Amino acid sequence: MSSTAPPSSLPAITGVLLAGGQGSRMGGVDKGLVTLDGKPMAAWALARLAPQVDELLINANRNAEAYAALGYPVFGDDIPGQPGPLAGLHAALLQARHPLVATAPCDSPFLPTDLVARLSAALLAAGAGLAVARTEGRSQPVFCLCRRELAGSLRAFLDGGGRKVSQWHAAVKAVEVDFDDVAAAFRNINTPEELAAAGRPPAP
Ligand SMILES: Nc1nc2c(ncn2[C@@H]2O[C@H](COP(=O)(O)OP(=O)(O)OP(=O)(O)O)[C@@H](O)[C@H]2O)c(=O)[nH]1
Ligand SMILES: [Mg+2]
Repeated sequence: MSSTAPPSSLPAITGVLLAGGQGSRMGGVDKGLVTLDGKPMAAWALARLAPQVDELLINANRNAEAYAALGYPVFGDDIPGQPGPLAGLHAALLQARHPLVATAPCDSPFLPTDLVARLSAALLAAGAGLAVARTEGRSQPVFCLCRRELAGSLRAFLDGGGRKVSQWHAAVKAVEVDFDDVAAAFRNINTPEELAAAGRPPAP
């Protein structure tokens, strides 16, 4: 690291696509691999996230080879039983090469192209450990930017039986960042009906 870098300069960022869920509302299929307009949903989200980060990884708990074929390293949860997105975030904080970790879910093919820039500006301005997107007054908990050093806090929360993302965010005093101007970009595809209605995502 250069000694001339200003103290507020942005650390490098690892992006993680969270694809470790059960997809129960989609009939139990691996949602990131479901095809939308000819491409797996995960591929649409990865294409939008890739230009925003310095390293990109995929968190998946099945079909590792199919995910690896999308071009990025794949890792699974380190806590068994698919206890929810925080398990994916915890594994991500351990896997990441960089001090900041940005997450997005595999079922969000329209995700904002300035997601990470806006989360990181707010994180630095607030001196926070975690920044999370918010639309129309509601948190979008799996769209977040987290300092890797929170891995220990998250592990303790999970070991204590904590599962609710909003509860952990409150514990670490996450800063919320408004994305009301691009709220539709957070649309996520949880059911076959939503998939059928989704349409073609625009180029990033
Ligand atoms: N690593 C990991 N990610 C998860 C887990 N559960 C959910 N996710 C991810 O969290 C994000 C939001 O998940 P949801 O869409 O609410 O849940 P889902 O499990 O994918 O689908 P449903 O079973 O229909 O709720 C998605 O990116 C999921 O892949 C888990 O146990 N482990
Ligand atoms: Mg979802």
